[in-house]
Amino acid sequence: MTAAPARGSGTDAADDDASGPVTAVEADAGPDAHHHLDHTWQEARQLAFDCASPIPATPASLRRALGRTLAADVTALQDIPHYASSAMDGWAVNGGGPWILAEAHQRLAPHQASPIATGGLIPAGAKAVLRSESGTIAADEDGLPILRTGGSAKPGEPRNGDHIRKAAQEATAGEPLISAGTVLNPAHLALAALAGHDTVPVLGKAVVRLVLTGSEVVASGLPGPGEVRDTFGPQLAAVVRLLGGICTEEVKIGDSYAEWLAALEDTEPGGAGGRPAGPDGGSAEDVDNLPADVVITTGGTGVSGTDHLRRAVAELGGRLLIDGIAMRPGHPAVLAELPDGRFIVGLPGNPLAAMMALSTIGAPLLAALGHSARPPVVEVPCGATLEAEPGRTRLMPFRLLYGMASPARHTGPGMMRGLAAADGVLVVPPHGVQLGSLVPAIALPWGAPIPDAGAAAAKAQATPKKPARKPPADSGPVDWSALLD
Ligand SMILES: Nc1nc2c(c(=O)[nH]1)N[C@H]1C(S)=C(S)[C@@H](COP(=O)(O)OP(=O)(O)OC[C@H]3O[C@@H](n4cnc5c(N)ncnc54)[C@H](O)[C@@H]3O)O[C@H]1N2
Ligand code: MOO
Repeated sequence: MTAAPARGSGTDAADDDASGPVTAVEADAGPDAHHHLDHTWQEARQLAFDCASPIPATPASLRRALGRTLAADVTALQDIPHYASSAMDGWAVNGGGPWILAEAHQRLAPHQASPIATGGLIPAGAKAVLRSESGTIAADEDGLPILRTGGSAKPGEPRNGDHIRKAAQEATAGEPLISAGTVLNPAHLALAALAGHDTVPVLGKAVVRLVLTGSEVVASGLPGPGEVRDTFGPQLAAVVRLLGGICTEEVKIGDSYAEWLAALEDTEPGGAGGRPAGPDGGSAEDVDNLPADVVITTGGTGVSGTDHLRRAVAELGGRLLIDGIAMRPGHPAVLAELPDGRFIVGLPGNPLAAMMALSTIGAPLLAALGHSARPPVVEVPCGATLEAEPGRTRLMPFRLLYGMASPARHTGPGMMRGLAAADGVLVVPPHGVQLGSLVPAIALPWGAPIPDAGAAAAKAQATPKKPARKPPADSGPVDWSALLD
Protein backbone atom coordinates (compact mmCIF):
# COMPACT_ATOMS: atom_id res chain seq x y z
CA MET A 1 0.00 0.00 0.00
CA THR A 2 1.23 3.49 -0.81
CA ALA A 3 1.64 6.11 1.88
CA ALA A 4 -0.38 9.25 1.33
CA PRO A 5 1.30 12.36 0.01
CA ALA A 6 -0.40 14.40 2.73
CA ARG A 7 -1.24 18.06 2.10
CA GLY A 8 0.19 19.50 5.28
CA SER A 9 1.26 17.93 8.50
CA GLY A 10 -0.24 15.65 11.11
CA THR A 11 -1.74 12.97 8.90
CA ASP A 12 -2.97 9.95 10.88
CA ALA A 13 -1.04 6.83 10.12
CA ALA A 14 -4.30 4.95 9.94
CA ASP A 15 -5.51 7.34 7.27
CA ASP A 16 -2.66 6.59 5.04
CA ASP A 17 -1.73 3.03 5.20
CA ALA A 18 -5.15 1.48 5.33
CA SER A 19 -6.97 3.46 2.67
CA GLY A 20 -4.97 2.96 -0.44
CA PRO A 21 -3.17 5.38 -2.70
CA VAL A 22 -4.08 9.00 -2.12
CA THR A 23 -4.11 10.31 -5.60
CA ALA A 24 -6.82 12.59 -6.91
CA VAL A 25 -9.25 10.84 -9.22
CA GLU A 26 -11.42 12.02 -12.05
CA ALA A 27 -14.81 13.35 -11.07
CA ASP A 28 -17.78 11.25 -12.16
CA ALA A 29 -18.08 11.36 -15.90
CA GLY A 30 -21.37 12.63 -17.32
CA PRO A 31 -22.81 15.59 -19.13
CA ASP A 32 -22.68 17.80 -16.03
CA ALA A 33 -19.51 16.46 -14.48
CA HIS A 34 -17.19 19.14 -13.08
CA HIS A 35 -13.96 19.60 -14.93
CA HIS A 36 -11.66 19.24 -11.95
CA LEU A 37 -10.16 16.49 -9.87
CA ASP A 38 -11.95 15.46 -6.71
CA HIS A 39 -9.98 15.33 -3.51
CA THR A 40 -9.57 11.94 -1.94
CA TRP A 41 -11.22 11.41 1.44
CA GLN A 42 -7.85 11.71 3.17
CA GLU A 43 -6.89 14.86 1.29
CA ALA A 44 -10.23 16.51 1.97
CA ARG A 45 -10.01 15.78 5.67
CA GLN A 46 -6.45 17.06 5.92
CA LEU A 47 -7.17 20.16 3.86
CA ALA A 48 -10.22 21.03 5.98
CA PHE A 49 -7.98 20.85 9.05
CA ASP A 50 -5.02 22.72 7.58
CA CYS A 51 -6.97 25.62 6.04
CA ALA A 52 -8.05 27.05 9.40
CA SER A 53 -6.20 28.62 12.33
CA PRO A 54 -7.39 28.44 15.94
CA ILE A 55 -9.80 31.24 16.90
CA PRO A 56 -8.19 33.50 19.54
CA ALA A 57 -9.20 33.28 23.18
CA THR A 58 -12.17 35.35 24.22
CA PRO A 59 -13.89 36.25 27.51
CA ALA A 60 -17.05 34.22 28.14
CA SER A 61 -19.64 35.01 30.76
CA LEU A 62 -19.77 32.34 33.45
CA ARG A 63 -23.14 31.08 32.26
CA ARG A 64 -21.74 30.52 28.79
CA ALA A 65 -18.43 29.05 29.84
CA LEU A 66 -19.56 25.51 30.73
CA GLY A 67 -17.55 22.96 28.77
CA ARG A 68 -15.21 25.60 27.36
CA THR A 69 -11.44 25.30 27.77
CA LEU A 70 -9.85 27.86 30.04
CA ALA A 71 -7.27 29.97 28.18
CA ALA A 72 -5.47 31.39 31.25
CA ASP A 73 -5.34 30.57 34.96
CA VAL A 74 -8.24 31.85 37.06
CA THR A 75 -6.90 33.47 40.22
CA ALA A 76 -8.66 34.80 43.30
CA LEU A 77 -9.37 38.51 42.78
CA GLN A 78 -9.50 38.94 46.56
CA ASP A 79 -9.28 36.75 49.65
CA ILE A 80 -11.91 34.00 49.75
CA PRO A 81 -13.84 34.52 51.92
CA HIS A 82 -12.98 38.20 51.85
CA TYR A 83 -14.30 38.87 55.37
CA ALA A 84 -14.64 36.83 58.55
CA SER A 85 -18.19 35.57 58.84
CA SER A 86 -20.37 33.52 61.11
CA ALA A 87 -20.88 29.84 60.33
CA MET A 88 -23.99 29.68 62.54
CA ASP A 89 -27.07 31.66 63.46
CA GLY A 90 -26.61 33.00 67.02
CA TRP A 91 -24.62 35.74 68.69
CA ALA A 92 -21.18 37.17 68.14
CA VAL A 93 -19.57 37.35 71.58
CA ASN A 94 -16.51 38.86 73.19
CA GLY A 95 -15.12 36.93 76.19
CA GLY A 96 -17.10 34.74 78.58
CA GLY A 97 -20.78 35.07 79.45
CA PRO A 98 -23.13 36.32 80.54
CA TRP A 99 -23.11 38.99 77.89
CA ILE A 100 -24.82 42.34 77.60
CA LEU A 101 -26.56 42.68 74.28
CA ALA A 102 -25.20 45.31 71.95
CA GLU A 103 -26.56 46.59 68.63
CA ALA A 104 -25.70 44.40 65.63
CA HIS A 105 -22.45 45.34 63.78
CA GLN A 106 -21.24 47.49 66.68
CA ARG A 107 -17.70 46.91 68.10
CA LEU A 108 -18.02 44.45 70.99
CA ALA A 109 -16.38 45.21 74.30
CA PRO A 110 -15.60 42.29 76.66
CA HIS A 111 -18.83 40.55 77.84
CA GLN A 112 -20.84 42.06 75.03
CA ALA A 113 -22.70 40.10 72.37
CA SER A 114 -24.78 40.96 69.33
CA PRO A 115 -27.12 38.85 67.19
CA ILE A 116 -25.63 37.41 64.00
CA ALA A 117 -26.92 35.21 61.17
CA THR A 118 -25.01 32.54 59.24
CA GLY A 119 -22.75 34.33 56.77
CA GLY A 120 -23.04 37.59 58.72
CA LEU A 121 -20.03 39.90 59.08
CA ILE A 122 -18.22 39.25 62.38
CA PRO A 123 -18.22 42.58 64.23
CA ALA A 124 -14.99 44.08 65.48
CA GLY A 125 -14.08 42.80 68.93
CA ALA A 126 -15.96 39.49 68.54
CA LYS A 127 -13.98 36.41 69.51
CA ALA A 128 -16.50 33.63 68.85
CA VAL A 129 -20.05 32.84 67.81
CA LEU A 130 -22.47 31.24 70.25
CA ARG A 131 -25.06 29.12 68.38
CA SER A 132 -28.67 30.13 68.95
CA GLU A 133 -29.44 26.70 70.47
CA SER A 134 -26.62 27.17 72.99
CA GLY A 135 -27.79 30.50 74.41
CA THR A 136 -30.83 31.96 76.07
CA ILE A 137 -31.88 35.54 76.61
CA ALA A 138 -32.82 36.24 80.19
CA ALA A 139 -33.42 39.39 82.20
CA ASP A 140 -30.82 40.60 84.72
CA GLU A 141 -31.72 41.97 88.14
CA ASP A 142 -32.49 45.35 86.55
CA GLY A 143 -34.78 43.69 84.00
CA LEU A 144 -32.33 44.33 81.11
CA PRO A 145 -31.89 41.51 78.58
CA ILE A 146 -28.71 39.49 78.90
CA LEU A 147 -27.41 36.47 77.04
CA ARG A 148 -26.39 33.34 78.93
CA THR A 149 -25.15 29.96 77.73
CA GLY A 150 -27.80 27.31 78.11
CA GLY A 151 -29.88 24.92 76.07
CA SER A 152 -27.56 22.48 74.29
CA ALA A 153 -24.36 24.39 75.14
CA LYS A 154 -21.36 22.19 75.85
CA PRO A 155 -19.08 22.99 78.78
CA GLY A 156 -16.62 25.73 77.82
CA GLU A 157 -18.69 26.85 74.83
CA PRO A 158 -17.94 29.05 73.03
CA ARG A 159 -14.17 28.84 72.76
CA ASN A 160 -12.38 31.63 70.92
CA GLY A 161 -12.75 31.20 67.18
CA ASP A 162 -15.80 28.91 67.43
CA HIS A 163 -18.07 29.14 64.38
CA ILE A 164 -16.08 31.95 62.81
CA ARG A 165 -15.13 31.42 59.18
CA LYS A 166 -11.89 33.33 58.91
CA ALA A 167 -11.12 35.52 55.89
CA ALA A 168 -8.84 33.90 53.24
CA GLN A 169 -9.62 30.42 54.60
CA GLU A 170 -10.18 29.09 51.09
CA ALA A 171 -7.70 31.22 49.14
CA THR A 172 -5.68 34.37 49.38
CA ALA A 173 -5.89 37.17 46.81
CA GLY A 174 -3.89 36.27 43.71
CA GLU A 175 -3.81 32.53 44.39
CA PRO A 176 -4.32 30.43 41.22
CA LEU A 177 -7.53 28.42 41.49
CA ILE A 178 -8.19 26.86 38.07
CA SER A 179 -5.40 26.13 35.60
CA ALA A 180 -5.34 27.12 31.95
CA GLY A 181 -6.40 24.18 29.81
CA THR A 182 -9.11 23.01 32.20
CA VAL A 183 -12.44 22.11 30.61
CA LEU A 184 -14.83 24.03 32.79
CA ASN A 185 -17.45 22.15 34.80
CA PRO A 186 -20.27 23.75 36.82
CA ALA A 187 -18.20 23.77 40.02
CA HIS A 188 -15.40 25.64 38.23
CA LEU A 189 -17.92 28.29 37.21
CA ALA A 190 -19.11 28.64 40.81
CA LEU A 191 -15.50 28.88 41.98
CA ALA A 192 -14.75 31.59 39.40
CA ALA A 193 -17.77 33.53 40.67
CA LEU A 194 -16.58 33.07 44.25
CA ALA A 195 -13.19 34.40 43.16
CA GLY A 196 -14.86 37.56 41.87
CA HIS A 197 -14.93 36.94 38.11
CA ASP A 198 -17.82 37.84 35.79
CA THR A 199 -16.15 36.33 32.75
CA VAL A 200 -13.38 33.83 32.18
CA PRO A 201 -10.98 33.68 29.21
CA VAL A 202 -11.75 30.64 27.07
CA LEU A 203 -10.18 29.22 23.93
CA GLY A 204 -12.04 30.29 20.81
CA LYS A 205 -14.61 28.08 19.14
CA ALA A 206 -16.15 28.47 15.73
CA VAL A 207 -19.44 30.33 15.65
CA VAL A 208 -21.58 28.50 13.13
CA ARG A 209 -24.62 29.62 11.16
CA LEU A 210 -26.81 27.02 9.50
CA VAL A 211 -28.49 27.70 6.18
CA LEU A 212 -30.98 24.92 5.37
CA THR A 213 -32.24 25.06 1.82
CA GLY A 214 -34.99 23.43 -0.22
CA SER A 215 -38.55 24.55 -0.85
CA GLU A 216 -39.71 20.92 -0.59
CA VAL A 217 -38.50 20.67 3.00
CA VAL A 218 -41.15 20.84 5.75
CA ALA A 219 -40.29 21.31 9.42
CA SER A 220 -43.17 19.42 11.04
CA GLY A 221 -45.98 16.98 10.43
CA LEU A 222 -46.30 14.43 7.67
CA PRO A 223 -44.82 15.59 4.37
CA GLY A 224 -46.99 15.23 1.26
CA PRO A 225 -45.77 13.71 -2.02
CA GLY A 226 -42.79 15.71 -3.27
CA GLU A 227 -42.15 17.10 0.21
CA VAL A 228 -39.58 15.82 2.73
CA ARG A 229 -39.35 16.19 6.49
CA ASP A 230 -36.37 18.30 7.51
CA THR A 231 -33.77 15.98 9.03
CA PHE A 232 -31.21 18.73 9.63
CA GLY A 233 -33.13 21.10 11.90
CA PRO A 234 -33.47 18.53 14.69
CA GLN A 235 -29.83 17.40 14.66
CA LEU A 236 -27.38 19.74 12.99
CA ALA A 237 -26.97 22.34 15.75
CA ALA A 238 -26.40 19.52 18.24
CA VAL A 239 -23.84 17.78 16.03
CA VAL A 240 -22.02 21.07 15.44
CA ARG A 241 -21.87 21.51 19.20
CA LEU A 242 -20.48 17.98 19.64
CA LEU A 243 -17.85 18.78 17.01
CA GLY A 244 -16.71 21.84 18.96
CA GLY A 245 -18.65 24.64 17.26
CA ILE A 246 -21.25 27.01 18.64
CA CYS A 247 -24.38 27.13 16.58
CA THR A 248 -25.95 30.53 16.98
CA GLU A 249 -28.42 30.69 14.17
CA GLU A 250 -30.45 28.64 11.74
CA VAL A 251 -31.89 30.10 8.55
CA LYS A 252 -34.31 28.28 6.23
CA ILE A 253 -34.50 29.33 2.62
CA GLY A 254 -36.09 28.06 -0.59
CA ASP A 255 -34.40 27.25 -3.85
CA SER A 256 -33.99 30.63 -5.55
CA TYR A 257 -30.55 32.00 -6.31
CA ALA A 258 -31.50 35.35 -4.75
CA GLU A 259 -32.23 33.61 -1.42
CA TRP A 260 -28.95 31.69 -1.57
CA LEU A 261 -26.96 34.81 -2.31
CA ALA A 262 -28.69 36.80 0.43
CA ALA A 263 -28.15 34.01 2.98
CA LEU A 264 -24.43 33.75 2.22
CA GLU A 265 -23.98 37.51 1.99
CA ASP A 266 -25.63 38.09 5.35
CA THR A 267 -23.05 38.62 8.08
CA GLU A 268 -25.44 40.29 10.51
CA PRO A 269 -25.82 38.16 13.66
CA GLY A 270 -29.52 37.42 14.09
CA GLY A 271 -30.28 39.03 10.73
CA ALA A 272 -32.52 38.06 7.82
CA GLY A 273 -34.98 35.58 9.23
CA GLY A 274 -32.46 33.74 11.37
CA ARG A 275 -33.50 32.22 14.65
CA PRO A 276 -31.43 30.97 17.56
CA ALA A 277 -30.39 27.37 16.98
CA GLY A 278 -30.99 25.52 20.22
CA PRO A 279 -29.47 25.99 23.66
CA ASP A 280 -26.48 27.99 22.40
CA GLY A 281 -28.81 30.58 20.94
CA GLY A 282 -31.43 32.38 22.99
CA SER A 283 -30.79 35.11 25.49
CA ALA A 284 -28.25 37.65 24.34
CA GLU A 285 -24.77 37.23 25.77
CA ASP A 286 -21.32 36.87 24.22
CA VAL A 287 -21.59 34.61 21.24
CA ASP A 288 -24.99 35.64 19.94
CA ASN A 289 -23.60 38.90 18.75
CA LEU A 290 -20.58 37.46 17.02
CA PRO A 291 -20.59 37.03 13.26
CA ALA A 292 -20.28 33.46 12.02
CA ASP A 293 -16.87 31.92 11.37
CA VAL A 294 -18.45 29.05 9.48
CA VAL A 295 -21.66 28.83 7.46
CA ILE A 296 -22.95 25.31 6.96
CA THR A 297 -25.41 24.95 4.10
CA THR A 298 -27.51 21.89 3.29
CA GLY A 299 -28.63 20.99 -0.22
CA GLY A 300 -27.80 22.76 -3.43
CA THR A 301 -24.44 21.03 -3.95
CA GLY A 302 -25.63 19.19 -7.04
CA VAL A 303 -25.79 20.15 -10.65
CA SER A 304 -29.48 20.96 -11.18
CA GLY A 305 -30.94 24.40 -11.91
CA THR A 306 -31.71 24.91 -8.22
CA ASP A 307 -28.17 24.11 -7.02
CA HIS A 308 -26.69 27.55 -6.47
CA LEU A 309 -23.92 27.11 -3.92
CA ARG A 310 -20.91 27.37 -6.22
CA ARG A 311 -22.35 30.31 -8.17
CA ALA A 312 -23.10 32.25 -4.96
CA VAL A 313 -19.59 31.59 -3.63
CA ALA A 314 -18.10 32.82 -6.91
CA GLU A 315 -20.27 35.95 -6.96
CA LEU A 316 -19.15 36.78 -3.41
CA GLY A 317 -15.51 36.53 -4.51
CA GLY A 318 -14.94 33.31 -2.58
CA ARG A 319 -12.84 30.34 -3.61
CA LEU A 320 -13.59 26.66 -3.52
CA LEU A 321 -11.07 24.78 -1.41
CA ILE A 322 -12.84 21.46 -1.93
CA ASP A 323 -15.28 20.86 -4.76
CA GLY A 324 -16.27 17.22 -4.61
CA ILE A 325 -14.66 14.38 -2.68
CA ALA A 326 -13.97 10.93 -4.10
CA MET A 327 -16.25 9.29 -1.56
CA ARG A 328 -19.71 7.86 -1.26
CA PRO A 329 -22.07 9.11 0.02
CA GLY A 330 -21.39 12.82 0.26
CA HIS A 331 -19.47 13.12 -2.99
CA PRO A 332 -20.67 16.65 -3.97
CA ALA A 333 -19.57 18.23 -0.65
CA VAL A 334 -18.01 21.69 -0.91
CA LEU A 335 -15.62 23.67 1.29
CA ALA A 336 -15.17 27.31 0.35
CA GLU A 337 -13.64 30.42 1.86
CA LEU A 338 -15.14 33.89 1.41
CA PRO A 339 -13.00 37.03 1.22
CA ASP A 340 -14.14 38.04 4.73
CA GLY A 341 -12.58 34.84 6.10
CA ARG A 342 -15.80 32.89 6.61
CA PHE A 343 -15.72 29.24 5.66
CA ILE A 344 -18.67 27.71 3.84
CA VAL A 345 -19.25 23.99 4.35
CA GLY A 346 -21.69 22.85 1.66
CA LEU A 347 -23.36 19.61 2.71
CA PRO A 348 -25.37 17.61 0.18
CA GLY A 349 -29.13 17.52 0.72
CA ASN A 350 -29.35 13.76 1.15
CA PRO A 351 -29.42 13.25 4.94
CA LEU A 352 -26.79 10.50 5.32
CA ALA A 353 -24.59 12.06 2.63
CA ALA A 354 -24.70 15.32 4.58
CA MET A 355 -23.62 13.70 7.83
CA MET A 356 -20.76 11.86 6.10
CA ALA A 357 -19.62 15.11 4.49
CA LEU A 358 -19.86 16.84 7.86
CA SER A 359 -17.70 14.11 9.44
CA THR A 360 -15.16 14.39 6.62
CA ILE A 361 -14.69 18.16 6.32
CA GLY A 362 -16.83 19.79 9.02
CA ALA A 363 -15.29 17.85 11.92
CA PRO A 364 -11.63 18.68 11.11
CA LEU A 365 -12.48 22.30 10.26
CA LEU A 366 -14.30 22.88 13.55
CA ALA A 367 -11.51 21.06 15.41
CA ALA A 368 -8.84 23.33 13.87
CA LEU A 369 -10.82 26.49 14.59
CA GLY A 370 -11.51 25.27 18.12
CA HIS A 371 -7.91 24.43 19.16
CA SER A 372 -8.51 20.68 19.03
CA ALA A 373 -6.62 17.85 17.39
CA ARG A 374 -7.99 16.35 14.22
CA PRO A 375 -10.53 13.65 15.10
CA PRO A 376 -8.70 10.32 15.06
CA VAL A 377 -9.03 7.50 12.57
CA VAL A 378 -8.73 4.11 14.26
CA GLU A 379 -8.78 0.58 12.92
CA VAL A 380 -11.36 -2.11 13.57
CA PRO A 381 -11.56 -5.72 12.40
CA CYS A 382 -14.02 -5.91 9.54
CA GLY A 383 -16.91 -8.32 10.02
CA ALA A 384 -17.65 -8.64 6.29
CA THR A 385 -15.85 -8.77 2.97
CA LEU A 386 -16.32 -5.47 1.16
CA GLU A 387 -15.68 -5.52 -2.57
CA ALA A 388 -13.41 -3.00 -4.28
CA GLU A 389 -14.96 0.15 -5.69
CA PRO A 390 -12.10 1.78 -7.57
CA GLY A 391 -11.68 5.52 -7.29
CA ARG A 392 -13.74 6.22 -4.18
CA THR A 393 -13.74 5.73 -0.47
CA ARG A 394 -17.00 4.44 0.98
CA LEU A 395 -18.22 5.66 4.32
CA MET A 396 -20.33 2.94 5.92
CA PRO A 397 -22.09 3.20 9.28
CA PHE A 398 -21.36 -0.02 11.18
CA ARG A 399 -22.38 -1.94 14.28
CA LEU A 400 -19.80 -3.60 16.46
CA LEU A 401 -20.77 -7.25 16.85
CA TYR A 402 -18.48 -9.45 18.91
CA GLY A 403 -15.68 -6.92 18.35
CA MET A 404 -16.09 -6.93 14.56
CA ALA A 405 -17.48 -4.06 12.48
CA SER A 406 -20.49 -5.12 10.44
CA PRO A 407 -21.85 -2.64 7.92
CA ALA A 408 -25.30 -1.46 9.03
CA ARG A 409 -28.38 -1.88 6.87
CA HIS A 410 -30.47 1.07 5.67
CA THR A 411 -27.57 3.29 4.70
CA GLY A 412 -28.70 4.77 1.38
CA PRO A 413 -27.68 8.44 0.95
CA GLY A 414 -31.19 9.56 1.92
CA MET A 415 -31.57 7.24 4.93
CA MET A 416 -30.91 7.79 8.61
CA ARG A 417 -31.89 4.43 10.07
CA GLY A 418 -28.47 2.81 9.69
CA LEU A 419 -26.63 5.78 11.18
CA ALA A 420 -29.08 6.04 14.07
CA ALA A 421 -28.18 2.47 15.11
CA ALA A 422 -24.47 2.70 14.33
CA ASP A 423 -21.42 2.51 16.58
CA GLY A 424 -19.17 4.30 14.09
CA VAL A 425 -18.40 4.76 10.41
CA LEU A 426 -16.09 2.54 8.37
CA VAL A 427 -13.79 4.31 5.94
CA VAL A 428 -13.63 1.61 3.30
CA PRO A 429 -10.68 2.05 0.93
CA PRO A 430 -11.30 1.84 -2.83
CA HIS A 431 -9.65 -1.59 -3.01
CA GLY A 432 -12.15 -3.09 -0.54
CA VAL A 433 -11.62 -5.05 2.67
CA GLN A 434 -11.28 -8.77 3.41
CA LEU A 435 -13.35 -10.32 6.18
CA GLY A 436 -11.34 -10.11 9.41
CA SER A 437 -8.77 -7.59 8.24
CA LEU A 438 -8.40 -4.17 9.83
CA VAL A 439 -10.33 -1.30 8.30
CA PRO A 440 -10.10 2.42 9.19
CA ALA A 441 -13.05 3.81 11.12
CA ILE A 442 -14.17 7.06 12.67
CA ALA A 443 -16.28 7.53 15.76
CA LEU A 444 -19.65 9.26 15.65
CA PRO A 445 -19.73 12.79 17.07
CA TRP A 446 -22.22 11.53 19.69
CA GLY A 447 -20.80 8.03 20.07
CA ALA A 448 -18.29 6.34 22.31
CA PRO A 449 -14.68 6.23 21.09
CA ILE A 450 -14.01 3.11 19.03
CA PRO A 451 -11.36 0.77 20.47
CA ASP A 452 -8.34 0.96 18.14
CA ALA A 453 -7.56 -2.62 17.21
CA GLY A 454 -4.74 -1.40 14.95
CA ALA A 455 -2.94 0.35 17.80
CA ALA A 456 -3.57 -2.62 20.10
CA ALA A 457 -2.10 -5.01 17.52
CA ALA A 458 0.96 -2.78 17.02
CA LYS A 459 1.50 -2.66 20.78
CA ALA A 460 1.15 -6.43 21.09
CA GLN A 461 3.70 -6.91 18.31
CA ALA A 462 6.15 -4.62 20.09
CA THR A 463 5.82 -6.67 23.32
CA PRO A 464 7.36 -10.15 22.88
CA LYS A 465 5.01 -12.79 24.27
CA LYS A 466 5.08 -16.50 25.00
CA PRO A 467 4.19 -18.41 21.82
CA ALA A 468 0.40 -18.79 21.66
CA ARG A 469 -1.16 -22.22 21.46
CA LYS A 470 -1.99 -23.16 17.89
CA PRO A 471 -5.59 -22.12 17.14
CA PRO A 472 -8.02 -24.77 15.88
CA ALA A 473 -8.19 -24.96 12.10
CA ASP A 474 -11.72 -23.49 11.88
CA SER A 475 -11.10 -20.43 14.07
CA GLY A 476 -11.12 -17.75 11.33
CA PRO A 477 -13.24 -14.62 11.50
CA VAL A 478 -16.99 -15.07 11.27
CA ASP A 479 -19.27 -12.80 9.25
CA TRP A 480 -21.80 -11.75 11.90
CA SER A 481 -23.57 -9.24 9.71
CA ALA A 482 -26.57 -11.56 9.25
CA LEU A 483 -27.35 -10.88 12.93
CA LEU A 484 -28.03 -7.20 12.23
CA ASP A 485 -31.70 -6.26 12.25
N1 LIG B 1 -27.22 14.35 -12.34
C1 LIG B 1 -26.74 14.19 -11.12
N2 LIG B 1 -27.59 14.22 -10.07
C2 LIG B 1 -27.13 14.04 -8.84
C3 LIG B 1 -25.77 13.82 -8.63
C4 LIG B 1 -24.88 13.81 -9.72
O1 LIG B 1 -23.66 13.63 -9.59
N3 LIG B 1 -25.41 14.01 -10.93
N4 LIG B 1 -25.31 13.61 -7.36
C5 LIG B 1 -26.27 13.07 -6.43
C6 LIG B 1 -25.73 13.08 -5.13
S1 LIG B 1 -24.48 11.98 -4.85
C7 LIG B 1 -26.21 13.88 -4.15
S2 LIG B 1 -25.62 13.73 -2.55
C8 LIG B 1 -27.21 14.87 -4.38
C9 LIG B 1 -26.80 16.25 -3.90
O2 LIG B 1 -27.90 17.00 -3.83
P1 LIG B 1 -27.94 18.51 -3.38
O3 LIG B 1 -26.88 18.80 -2.41
O4 LIG B 1 -27.99 19.37 -4.59
O5 LIG B 1 -29.27 18.56 -2.57
P2 LIG B 1 -30.75 18.71 -3.09
O6 LIG B 1 -30.83 18.37 -4.52
O7 LIG B 1 -31.23 19.98 -2.62
O8 LIG B 1 -31.40 17.55 -2.25
C10 LIG B 1 -31.04 16.21 -2.41
C11 LIG B 1 -32.05 15.36 -1.64
O9 LIG B 1 -31.99 15.68 -0.27
C12 LIG B 1 -33.27 16.05 0.22
N5 LIG B 1 -33.15 17.07 1.26
C13 LIG B 1 -32.71 18.33 1.11
N6 LIG B 1 -32.78 18.98 2.29
C14 LIG B 1 -33.26 18.10 3.18
C15 LIG B 1 -33.57 18.17 4.55
N7 LIG B 1 -33.40 19.30 5.25
N8 LIG B 1 -34.04 17.06 5.17
C16 LIG B 1 -34.22 15.91 4.46
N9 LIG B 1 -33.95 15.79 3.16
C17 LIG B 1 -33.48 16.87 2.53
C18 LIG B 1 -33.96 16.61 -1.01
O10 LIG B 1 -35.35 16.62 -0.85
C19 LIG B 1 -33.48 15.65 -2.07
O11 LIG B 1 -34.22 14.46 -2.03
O12 LIG B 1 -27.49 15.03 -5.75
C20 LIG B 1 -27.62 13.79 -6.44
N10 LIG B 1 -28.00 14.06 -7.79
O1 MOO C 1 -22.90 11.42 -2.51
MO1 MOO C 1 -24.60 11.38 -2.70
O2 MOO C 1 -23.79 11.82 -1.47
O3 MOO C 1 -24.49 9.60 -2.84
O4 MOO C 1 -25.89 10.91 -1.79
